[in-house]
Amino acid sequence: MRFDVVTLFPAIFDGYLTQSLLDKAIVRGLVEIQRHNLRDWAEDTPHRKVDDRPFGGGPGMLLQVEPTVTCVRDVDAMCDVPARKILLTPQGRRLDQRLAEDLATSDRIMLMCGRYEGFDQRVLDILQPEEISIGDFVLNGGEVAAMTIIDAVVRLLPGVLGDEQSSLDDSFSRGNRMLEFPQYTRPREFEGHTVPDVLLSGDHAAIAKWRAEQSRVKTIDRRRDLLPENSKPNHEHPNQRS
Ligand SMILES: N#Cc1c(-c2ccc3ccn(Cc4ccc(CN5CCOCC5)cc4)c3c2)n[nH]c1N
Repeated sequence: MRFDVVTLFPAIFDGYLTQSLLDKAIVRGLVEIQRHNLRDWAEDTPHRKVDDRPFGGGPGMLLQVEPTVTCVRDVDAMCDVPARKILLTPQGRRLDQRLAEDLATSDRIMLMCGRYEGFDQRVLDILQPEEISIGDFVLNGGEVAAMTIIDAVVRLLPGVLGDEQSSLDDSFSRGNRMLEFPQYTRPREFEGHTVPDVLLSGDHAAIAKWRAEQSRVKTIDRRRDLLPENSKPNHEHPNQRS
């Protein structure tokens, strides 16, 4: 899979791209991530200006339509595979595991990271991107959200995680809507805190039963909304593919 990230701050991704799981996936050719600095498409040199004040007044600045649309079209054309265009925005469809799994089926994804107060509306009208939000809080730009999407999607790609099963067992994965049971590793005791005996019993049926009960109790306590009887569909965004 190829990701193309359009951003004013490509350097933000430097440390992220060298983290082990992603770095290994890139080295193994499972993932490719290309960054594109929107300022390289600025008409206004030498200031490389790509933002301006909103018509009608209001706070902050907006990213202008001309450099953005030109950039996205040029980036899309850099590779034969057309990119699935995703625009990060607080107003987007909320990212969840189901959407991450859908994104993981794409061969190429372009992540459009805005800054300031976002993009001129005509960017959305012309390019018709899917609009995605990572949650009901306001970030300072789309880059953290882009990294979140890359992180959630890459771990779902075949061959990325050592044990294929581990992503399948994730909470929220593939319809699994229960929180995870408590996990323990060595030592068996620390400051008087011990490991539940059942986990040391070797009785796999009893362990599975205990884990299922622990998941159920934790889910009831913290996330009743995840229980099958309470689940509601995550309404798709108007620009969201079906
Ligand atoms: N994904 C994602 C995001 C983002 C996100 C994504 C992309 C950009 C580009 C710019 N910004 C900053 C910004 C600040 C203020 C405003 C104004 N509005 C805010 C909401 O109330 C109304 C008024 C807009 C944009 C971004 C934020 N935030 N939260 C998510 N889950």
